[in-house]
Amino acid sequence: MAQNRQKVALIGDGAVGSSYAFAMMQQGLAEDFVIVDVIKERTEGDALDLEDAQVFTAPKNIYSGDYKDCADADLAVITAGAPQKPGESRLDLVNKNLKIMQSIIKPLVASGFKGVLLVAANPVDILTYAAQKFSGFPKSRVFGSGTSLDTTRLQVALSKKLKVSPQSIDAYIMGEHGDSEFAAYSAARVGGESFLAAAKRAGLSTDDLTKIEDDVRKKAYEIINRKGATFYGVATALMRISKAVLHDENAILPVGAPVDGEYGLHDLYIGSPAVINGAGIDRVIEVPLNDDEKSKMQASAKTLKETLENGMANLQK
Ligand SMILES: NC(=O)C1=CN([C@@H]2O[C@H](COP(=O)(O)OP(=O)(O)OC[C@H]3O[C@@H](n4cnc5c(N)ncnc54)[C@H](O)[C@@H]3O)[C@@H](O)[C@H]2O)C=CC1
Ligand SMILES: CC(=O)C(=O)O
Repeated sequence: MAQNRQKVALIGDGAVGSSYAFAMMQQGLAEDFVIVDVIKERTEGDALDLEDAQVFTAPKNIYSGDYKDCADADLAVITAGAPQKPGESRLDLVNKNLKIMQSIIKPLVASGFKGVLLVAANPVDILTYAAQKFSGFPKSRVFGSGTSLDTTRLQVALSKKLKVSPQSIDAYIMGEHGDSEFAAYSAARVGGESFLAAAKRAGLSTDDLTKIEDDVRKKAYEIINRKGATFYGVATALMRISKAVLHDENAILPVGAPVDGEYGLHDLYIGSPAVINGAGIDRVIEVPLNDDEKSKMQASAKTLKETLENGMANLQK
């Protein structure tokens, strides 16, 4: 096999996983792509279906496999886990998805996997922390999708108001990927200008900005209430993060990052921009927050710590 082939292992071939595989296919990313799931027929069917797409994108060896096939993967992406039902929060999934994560990490580590581990299953900040602890991998090699999807939701919402493209808006949703997340408006910028100045000129009031932040926070619920699940948004965010790893980009992206002193927080994964390259997280970027945003970050971290402690304790029972 030719050198410099890149391999991705996808663990969890449900709505999010299969959409991610399709997004990776569309971008021609990773020459080898193995799909693992407890439902073998699903991975076999998806591999057969997805290989038909390569004629119009790029040749790819896409197949249904097992944990032993993860050994030589550059990147493993975990999307296995129960999704929210209408009315459930992400944090409600913690007990069942921690068990699933434990059952995945053991054979993944046993395979000899040495790549970067990206977690998307919810509650993603808790499951990313657990994946790192269960695996014993360095924190730099394990991170989560964090607030990547929420940040795209904010960029999309603001782009409609400011009439500039979403990628031209440099603004982050930070904290928990969940109900305690917040928009770091004070540090946001548009075309080099302070976002708050641009927003004021566009006629957006403080109440308007609070409503946008709230709508972003609730968007997953709106989608789940209508179609039962969300998957295209996160799949595309995962593709973008994967590209930064596979192309060793040193890209600054919002992810679920391991904090070690940043924001005064320790021993936690939480949504923040970080520098992403082929080795995983190179460093966390500490966004300069105002006092109100600082307290939202602390509140979000408190929620995550409490859920984490309870979840880990329940796992021992
Ligand atoms: N981080 C984010 O921004 C987002 C995260 N999610 C989360 O992603 C996860 C997956 O969501 P969906 O794909 O919609 O769910 P789904 O139910 O469609 O798929 C889950 C898949 O995981 C598999 N699975 C379960 N246990 C497994 C195990 N032990 N080993 C291997 N595979 C296993 C199932 O067979 C199924 O194929 C959920 O936790 C959901 O909340 C969903 C959307 C956004
Ligand atoms: C389900 C989920 O986490 C989201 O769409 O944000």
